[in-house]
Amino acid sequence: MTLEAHVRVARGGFRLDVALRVPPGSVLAVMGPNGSGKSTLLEVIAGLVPLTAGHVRLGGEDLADAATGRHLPPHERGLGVALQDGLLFGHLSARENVAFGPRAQGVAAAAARSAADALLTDVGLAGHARTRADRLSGGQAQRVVVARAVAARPRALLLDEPFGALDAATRPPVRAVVRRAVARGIPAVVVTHDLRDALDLADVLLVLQDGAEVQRGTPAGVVAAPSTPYVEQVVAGLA
Ligand SMILES: Nc1ncnc2c1ncn2[C@@H]1O[C@H](COP(=O)(O)OP(=O)(O)OP(=O)(O)O)[C@@H](O)[C@H]1O
Repeated sequence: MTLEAHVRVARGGFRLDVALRVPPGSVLAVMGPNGSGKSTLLEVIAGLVPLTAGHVRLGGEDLADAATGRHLPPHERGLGVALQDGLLFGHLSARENVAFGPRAQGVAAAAARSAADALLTDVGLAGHARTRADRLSGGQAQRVVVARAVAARPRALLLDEPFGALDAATRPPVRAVVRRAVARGIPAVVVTHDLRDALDLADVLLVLQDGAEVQRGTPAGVVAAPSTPYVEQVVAGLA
């Protein structure tokens, strides 16, 4: 199913106005300086922040539409989310956190547990399935958050800096988990500060500044022809 949105939000003095279309099985990476509106965009799609104008559609269904006042609550959107304040249940184990969504959807306990263990193995945390979430390191917790986001077979993925706390060796397997989930035919929006994530994962890279699009294209195309000093600086950082 395709994720399609025109998001307009006024948040205090900040204005965001962005349109996007993410086909099934593809990844839109979103980059931009601090405060450019990346997290706000994901929060609106997730249903955590209301639209001022515009709409969010998934597979042709309106998740939100400012014109009609429709606003499906976040838990009814069927999305897999890893947002910046997407905390784990600290008193539950890594495995229980990942199995939580599937269990809530009615998956039997044993099946949910073994699927969770497989995902935790994929993100390099086989040895931490029974560790309480509040005893995980930042990078370990972040990997559990990604595993949790994909575990419940979501209709779309929204990931805010999912690899930010990960070291260079840990990133590729976690990116691979995201890639496999997307390959099942869902759209994904991934916010990142690292152009390498976009080059590795994304079909399209959208660059925001001050709440508006300043460049959009294939990641390689953006690298080849950066349109603003910010994008030039990001591209220079690759070297
Ligand atoms: N809860 C809020 N209430 C009011 N304004 C907010 C709120 N959250 C964010 N903003 C404002 O919205 C603007 C965009 O913030 P947002 O977090 O979307 O940016 P971002 O691109 O994700 O930044 P970063 O790279 O720092 O995570 C900022 O000016 C910020 O101050």
